[in-house]
Amino acid sequence: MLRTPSKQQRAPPPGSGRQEQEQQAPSAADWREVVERARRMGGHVSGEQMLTDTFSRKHTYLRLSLTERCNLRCTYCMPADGAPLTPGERLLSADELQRLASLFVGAGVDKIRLTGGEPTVRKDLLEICRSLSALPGLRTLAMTSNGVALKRQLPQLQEAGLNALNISLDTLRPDRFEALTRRAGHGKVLASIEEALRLGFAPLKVNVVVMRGVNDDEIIDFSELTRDAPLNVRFIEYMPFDGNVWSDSKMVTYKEMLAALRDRYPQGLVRCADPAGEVAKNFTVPGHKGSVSFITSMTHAFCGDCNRLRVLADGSLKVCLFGANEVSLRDAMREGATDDDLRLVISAAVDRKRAAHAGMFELAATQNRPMITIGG
Ligand SMILES: Nc1nc2c(ncn2[C@@H]2O[C@H](COP(=O)(O)OP(=O)(O)OP(=O)(O)O)[C@@H](O)[C@H]2O)c(=O)[nH]1
Ligand SMILES: C[S@@+](CC[C@H](N)C(=O)[O-])C[C@H]1O[C@@H](n2cnc3c(N)ncnc32)[C@H](O)[C@@H]1O
Ligand code: SF4
Ligand code: SF4
Repeated sequence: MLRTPSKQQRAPPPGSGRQEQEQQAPSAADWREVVERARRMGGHVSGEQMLTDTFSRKHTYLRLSLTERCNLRCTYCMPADGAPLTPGERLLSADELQRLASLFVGAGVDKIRLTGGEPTVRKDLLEICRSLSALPGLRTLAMTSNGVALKRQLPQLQEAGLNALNISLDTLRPDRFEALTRRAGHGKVLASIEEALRLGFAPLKVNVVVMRGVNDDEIIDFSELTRDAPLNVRFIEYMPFDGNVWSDSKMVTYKEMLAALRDRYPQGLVRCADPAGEVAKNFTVPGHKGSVSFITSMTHAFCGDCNRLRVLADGSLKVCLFGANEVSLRDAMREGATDDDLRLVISAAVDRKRAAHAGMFELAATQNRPMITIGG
């Protein structure tokens, strides 16, 4: 049983609603121009070429955002006055998602992560999982969820082919949860974590965004969860996105978090080897069943072996979490692009991917989207 510390003060009232309007992409290339230009240059790309950028990074991991909606309003993700919502008819349908996924997997993608917003609020999630997991060549169908509405759906999702799961939880204190997420639901998240463990999701990753003065006093409580449960608790450096009032002083660095754990565990932490494309620096505490990790996007970027691409809920292809360049695969599909055309469009976008993100201060000053419309 996962235990939580006792109640603290009550939370402020929930945040405000969101208006329905088209999300303005920071920079959206026109797909026809891209295809015409590529055709003038020869006009065909293989799957491997499509996924490989100019730094020889091969992108075999696709993050698919299923929705911009969420049943929580986390302060570090959702702007206080909401984020504009794309009208429903301009979001990718299940068929469009499947077409794109099939194209990416055909080219060599072997892992898809479903994200959002909150993927479990999408009504056709189960059917989406069933059809994605049937794609030949896809090895991992993963999902990142806040866990609020997950427990009941999880057995069926597993049957539908979901085989990797990350659950986000930033505090073990119910009152703090309400302040951080502007909603209730702490107990439901804990119940989903227990259910995921019962169903054998392994490693079950728990994402904790650490913020100074907010939850940085819970690092040890979270790491203690790994003593008896096969959890991988991942402490994440707070990242800047539009509307999330980021400041470097609120960000707790990898170095600080590691020092806190080293103080608590004088027997030492054991550093594990990182698989290619890993975003986390992984450690075990001797004697613990689980492990602890750090996602160090801000102080120790890991762009050198980046293997990720993103398709957002509105069909925009975003080649870097922090990159402004986007191209609408939805428009291309709806305006008659063939699979060959789509490959050219994707390949051109991947070729424009930069070597690394710009550094935390520049990122904080640059327009991006609110995180809720990207999906992590
Ligand atoms: N900078 C950066 N951060 C990322 C990237 N992918 C995921 N993250 C961040 O990592 C944190 C956890 O994200 P998850 O959705 O759990 O995905 P993941 O860490 O890629 O999960 P795994 O596939 O299990 O490695 C979030 O804060 C994400 O924004 C990336 O490509 N670049
Ligand atoms: C955007 S959420 C979408 C999936 C799902 N709703 C959830 O919360 O797990 C994906 C991940 O991004 C993380 N995230 C959101 N905003 C962040 C920020 N400003 N800095 C670091 N991580 C962030 C969340 O904690 C979560 O683990
Ligand atoms: S982090 Fe996830 S749960 Fe929280 S507001 Fe963003 S999308 Fe929703
Ligand atoms: S910041 Fe961009 S390039 Fe760096 S790891 Fe993340 S997605 Fe890849």
